[in-house]
Amino acid sequence: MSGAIDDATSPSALSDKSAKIFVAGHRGLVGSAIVRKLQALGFTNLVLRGHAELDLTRQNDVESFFTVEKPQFVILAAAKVGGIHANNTYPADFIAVNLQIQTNVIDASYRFGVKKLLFLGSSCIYPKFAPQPIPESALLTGPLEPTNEWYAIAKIAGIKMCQAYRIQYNWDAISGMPTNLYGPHDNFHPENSHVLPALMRRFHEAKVKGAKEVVVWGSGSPLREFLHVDDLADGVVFLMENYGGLEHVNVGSGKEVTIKELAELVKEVVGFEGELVWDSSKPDGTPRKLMDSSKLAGLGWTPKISLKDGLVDTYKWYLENVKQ
Ligand SMILES: NC(=O)C1=CN([C@@H]2O[C@H](COP(=O)(O)OP(=O)(O)OC[C@H]3O[C@@H](n4cnc5c(N)ncnc54)[C@H](OP(=O)(O)O)[C@@H]3O)[C@@H](O)[C@H]2O)C=CC1
Ligand SMILES: C[C@H]1O[C@H](OP(=O)(O)OP(=O)(O)OC[C@H]2O[C@@H](n3cnc4c(=O)[nH]c(N)nc43)[C@H](O)[C@@H]2O)[C@@H](O)[C@@H](O)C1=O
Repeated sequence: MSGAIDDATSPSALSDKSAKIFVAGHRGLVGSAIVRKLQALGFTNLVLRGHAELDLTRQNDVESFFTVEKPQFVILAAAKVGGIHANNTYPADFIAVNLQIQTNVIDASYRFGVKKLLFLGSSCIYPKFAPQPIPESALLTGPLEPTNEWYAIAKIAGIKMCQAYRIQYNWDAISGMPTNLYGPHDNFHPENSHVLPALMRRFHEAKVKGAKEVVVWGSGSPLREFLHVDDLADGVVFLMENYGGLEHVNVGSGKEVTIKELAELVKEVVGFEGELVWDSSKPDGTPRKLMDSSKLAGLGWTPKISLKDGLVDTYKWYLENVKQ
């Protein structure tokens, strides 16, 4: 692909601080971090709607919202999201809700004159046994990880929808693929969350109760790459300002740890002094999922927050906002 539709410099970059920006999913982990980042940069005209006010699966409601509000930019961080257990247990919700939200928002954004949209996918779009670190070009080169293929198929459809609208309409829709994220406003549900908030809560509750053991799922051997959500938000705004290409862009930290190493680190940050017990009846998921984020680095963006610092920051937030 060449010319305007694959131009790495966005023709419609965010520059005016009074630009009207709809951040969909602004109460979630990612959306709330993007709002903090935009506000810190001085953007003053954010349009925000909670799930209860605007259900993005409802096409008529989405169209009414765009008719009235006419946002100039859209960052799509609303989705049905969860960890390995939730993905494996609710496949219908993960494919249907995500297809509905993204189809409604992407299509309405184009039809109601949005200048630029950023869609968020996930590193689970890549094949289970993709080459490591995983380049953007690995998309659709092999079978997906079964525990999250329904969610991954929806996310792949979102990338393709952005590409199709760029090709057919020369419309500036881009896609960012974050790696596993964590930070303030994460979901700390005991079963349906991702590993890092799940373990933080379990270790905290065990410490408070004086328990001797904490159960951790799987074998401990899978490798995961973690990125603090404030880094992700910085990367998302960077892409909105600097990227206008056809291909999706990986957003990772470039650092991976085994789940066992992660568990030991969370245990240390929380201050739990008991033992880890591994529950091998729970799935491991993808054995390794390190993304190659050199494309984004080549554009001039790199993350700043180490896993240790990010964990300390997240536990502080947990203590102030979540614990009973
Ligand atoms: N967390 C992670 O590790 C990763 C996340 N991502 C991607 O980042 C994006 C944001 O994820 P994250 O912030 O973690 O998820 P969260 O679950 O924290 O937030 C999702 C947000 O979307 C809202 N939402 C869900 N359904 C609807 C709906 N039908 N109508 C309106 N709003 C809705 C939720 O509102 P409510 O809670 O009220 O339903 C919530 O505010 C997603 O696209 C996800 O795929 C990508 C890689 C990793
Ligand atoms: C971001 C990404 O997140 C999901 O994929 P995942 O990377 O497998 O996510 P996870 O954080 O849930 O698990 C990571 C690893 O950790 C282990 N693990 C140990 N103990 C707990 C535990 O207590 N909870 C969880 N959830 N996992 C645990 C778990 O067994 C697995 O080996 C996708 O479904 C999809 O949503 C997606 O895109």
